[in-house]
Amino acid sequence: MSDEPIIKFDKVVKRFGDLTVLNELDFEVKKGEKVSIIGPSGSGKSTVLRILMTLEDINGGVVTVGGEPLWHEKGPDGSLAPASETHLRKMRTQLGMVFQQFNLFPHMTVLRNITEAPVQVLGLSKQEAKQRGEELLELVGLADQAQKYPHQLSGGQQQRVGIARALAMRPNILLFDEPTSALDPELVGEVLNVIGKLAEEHDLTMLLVTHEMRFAREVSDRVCFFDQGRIREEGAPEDLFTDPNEERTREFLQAVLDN
Ligand SMILES: Nc1ncnc2c1ncn2[C@@H]1O[C@H](COP(=O)(O)OP(=O)(O)OP(=O)(O)O)[C@@H](O)[C@H]1O
Repeated sequence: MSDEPIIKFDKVVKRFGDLTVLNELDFEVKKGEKVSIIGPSGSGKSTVLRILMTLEDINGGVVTVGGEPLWHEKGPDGSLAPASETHLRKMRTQLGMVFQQFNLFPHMTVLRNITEAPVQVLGLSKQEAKQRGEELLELVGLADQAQKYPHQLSGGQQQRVGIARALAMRPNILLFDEPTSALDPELVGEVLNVIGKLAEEHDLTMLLVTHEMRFAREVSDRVCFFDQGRIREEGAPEDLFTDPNEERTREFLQAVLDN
C-alpha cells in the first residue's frame, strides 16, 4: 500500500431533491488499501460507489481518482469546469464495480458477459478477451461454466461471474456494492471467499459496502462507519469492532450483530 490517495472526496455534497445524502463528505482511500464502508440504511454508502462509477453526479466539492478530478476537468488556467462525457469515459476505465443484483446480460453466455466490454471498450481482439475471460473464470472457480447462460447458474455463481467481469477490464479500483445481500445465506460464503482471495493476493484497491461485519473485519485494512452522509468513525477493524469511540457506532454494531 502506498501513502498516495487513489480516491479522494473533498467536501462532496450529493442531494436528491431536498434530501442531502452526502454532507460535505471528506474521504480518502490509499492505493492498494481495502476499505469497508458500513452504516445504517440510507446513510449514503452506495451513493459513494455510484458517484465513483460516474452513475451519479455531485452537487458540490471535488472527487479525485488517481490524482485527477473525476467530475471536473482542469482548464488551462487550472480552474475546474464540469467534466465532459469523454473525460468521464476515460476516468471510468480505472474503476470496476460488482453490483448487488449481479447485472449480467441475460442473453449472453458467461464467457461473453466477461469478454464483451474488453472487446468493445478496450479494443482487445476476441482471442485475447477469451483468454483473459477463461483465466478469470478459473480464478473465480467457474472454468467449467463458460458456455452457460446466467439463468442456468446459482446466485453465488452469477455473482462470481460479476466479479470476473469487473476484473476483465483490469481496473485499478474495484468497488463492491453489498455483493452478497441478494444471495441465499448458503451461497454467501463462496462469494466472500473469492473476494477474500482477491484482497489477499492482489494489490487492487478495494472499496466494499457490506452488511457482512465478520467479513469486513477479516478483509479490510480500514472500516468506515457512515452516518447521515458523513464518516462518523473510522479505524482498523480490530479497534472499530471491539472498542468504538462513538456511541452511535456502538449502537449500530450492537443492532447488526444481534441480528
Ligand atoms: N436516484 C435516487 N433518487 C432519489 N433518492 C435516492 C436516489 N438514490 C438514493 N436515494 C436516497 O439517498 C439515500 C442514500 O442512499 P444510498 O443507497 O446511498 O444509501 P445506503 O447507505 O447505501 O443504504 P442501504 O444500506 O439501504 O443500501 C437514501 O435515502 C435513498 O433513498
